[in-house]
Amino acid sequence: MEGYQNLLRHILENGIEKVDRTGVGTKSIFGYQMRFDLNDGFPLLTTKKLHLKSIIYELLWFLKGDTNIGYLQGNGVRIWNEWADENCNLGPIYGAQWRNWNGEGIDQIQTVIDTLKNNPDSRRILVSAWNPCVLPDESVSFPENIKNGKAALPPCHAFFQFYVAEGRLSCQLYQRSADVFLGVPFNIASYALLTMMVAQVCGLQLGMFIHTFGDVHIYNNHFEQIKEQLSRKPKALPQMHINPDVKSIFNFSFDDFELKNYDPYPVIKGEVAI
Ligand SMILES: Nc1nc(=O)c2c([nH]1)NC[C@@H]1CN(c3ccc(C(=O)N[C@@H](CCC(=O)O)C(=O)O)cc3)CN21
Ligand SMILES: O=c1ccn([C@H]2C[C@H](O)[C@@H](COP(=O)(O)O)O2)c(=O)[nH]1
Repeated sequence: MEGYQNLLRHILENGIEKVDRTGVGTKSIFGYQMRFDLNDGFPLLTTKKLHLKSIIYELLWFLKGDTNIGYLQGNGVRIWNEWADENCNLGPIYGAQWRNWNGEGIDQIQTVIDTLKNNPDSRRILVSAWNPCVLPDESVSFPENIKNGKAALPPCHAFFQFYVAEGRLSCQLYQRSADVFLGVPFNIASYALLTMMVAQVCGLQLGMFIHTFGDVHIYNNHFEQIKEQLSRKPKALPQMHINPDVKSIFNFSFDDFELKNYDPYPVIKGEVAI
């Protein structure tokens, strides 16, 4: 994961101070790309211990089309708690747009799978979580937006595309806004895992995960944590084993994933900007 260390250094050296919605303030750059060859191991940060359980359950939750945090909480995952309303809802965020675009019954994930199987050379194999119809009104609270049928937050990982060449599946994500300390390590692992799952159910080999960013930032209360991480030398990547018997993208469960040889440095805590 030297690519991640390079991104941290790049923001520290070139970032511009910027105020932001949360009031915390950031050091930010605009436009960046990282590339991970999924044959080199599973791209899970080693310079701090990541809670893979949260990453896997969040991805399974998106794939279910679920936008209520009840499922996450039932599995001990707290990462979405701050944005949900009193009924545990988040409004039509990722899962809703992936599986039921704009509430119109359009299943973008099923379409991706069908196209990869039947027309892998297509240049139209993509999913958009960005739906202008449900963007929140920034002048009202999260619960107020949810009550009005809007999403609590606009999607950050907004748009992704699949590509097949020589039997290998690659995925490129456009992330419009990226919290480099808390969000990005989750996002890399989540899309790497999604690409592996899609490859398995479509009978494809693994290619690249390409992570393209818009506003990528370090929050002002994460600098100590970033410095600590930069003092640590990345270790060898772990390997992810997926139960080969699962043949539908919607049939994976938590026990189908096994991570081997993960030997990270200790956890580094940081506050999430709300
Ligand atoms: N400021 C901000 N950063 C984010 O990364 C983020 C948001 N907001 N809002 C929506 C989602 C929620 N996501 C989150 C939220 C919290 C953690 C977090 O606290 N991570 C800790 C603990 C993880 C755990 O207990 O599972 C970490 O150390 O990684 C990570 C991703 C990603 N997103
Ligand atoms: O998957 C995610 C979700 C969110 N983030 C970060 C990026 C920003 O720091 C905040 C969202 O705030 P906006 O004002 O809507 O940009 O959450 C992330 O990195 N990854």
